[in-house]
Amino acid sequence: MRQRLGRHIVLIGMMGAGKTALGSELARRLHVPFTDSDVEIETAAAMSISEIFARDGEAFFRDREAQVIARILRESPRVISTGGGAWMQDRNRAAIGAAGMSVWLSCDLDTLWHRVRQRSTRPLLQTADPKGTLARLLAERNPTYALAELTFPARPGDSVDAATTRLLDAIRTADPALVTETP
Ligand SMILES: Nc1ncnc2c1ncn2[C@@H]1O[C@H](COP(=O)(O)OP(=O)(O)OP(=O)(O)O)[C@@H](O)[C@H]1O
Ligand SMILES: O=C(O)C1=C[C@@H](O)[C@@H](O)[C@H](O)C1
Ligand SMILES: [Mg+2]
Repeated sequence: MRQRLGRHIVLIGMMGAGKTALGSELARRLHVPFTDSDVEIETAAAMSISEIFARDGEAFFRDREAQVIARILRESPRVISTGGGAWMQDRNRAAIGAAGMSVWLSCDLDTLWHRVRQRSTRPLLQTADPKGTLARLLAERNPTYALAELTFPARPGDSVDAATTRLLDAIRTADPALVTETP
């Protein structure tokens, strides 16, 4: 059975919350395309996110990010994973709200830290105290993430598979018309 989405499903949340991991699995199950805004920015620039931050700065990255998200939202309905800071911009929240369901993957600090501590691909965490930086960003951003249409709290011990099953249930419950089945 093919599935059709009435609007995009847009995953938001901190680095390590699982936007890429759950988003790609969700799209696979729904047989719809999956697009990751971080990947799209890197492809368009032919540079990694770290290189873009180092060469052109964060403000430049945020402009590219808004342009890329606006472009993805014009594509057919799909699962979209956004960068961790994307939802902080008013223009992105407005564009996402007009074209999709925003879903906040809410996650506690220790779980996030466990997942991102080995990564060197996230320039905002290249500080003397990366866990402290992550904690500060989380505290600053949580009230804005909470504006999402749907909040999906992480459950400790969940596998990606189990979390995706719960996520799909939560989306269907929040908006029963979002996913329809076509023969
Ligand atoms: N229950 C779970 N939910 C989400 N991710 C999980 C879970 N269990 C394990 N993981 C792992 O945690 C990591 C989550 O990282 P992921 O890259 O998906 O986060 P992200 O939100 O896309 O971060 P970023 O903003 O840095 O791109 C993945 O390696 C994933 O396999
Ligand atoms: O949380 C953030 O601000 C970021 C998260 C990543 O997904 C990337 O978009 C980039 O490293 C910035
Ligand atoms: Mg990601």
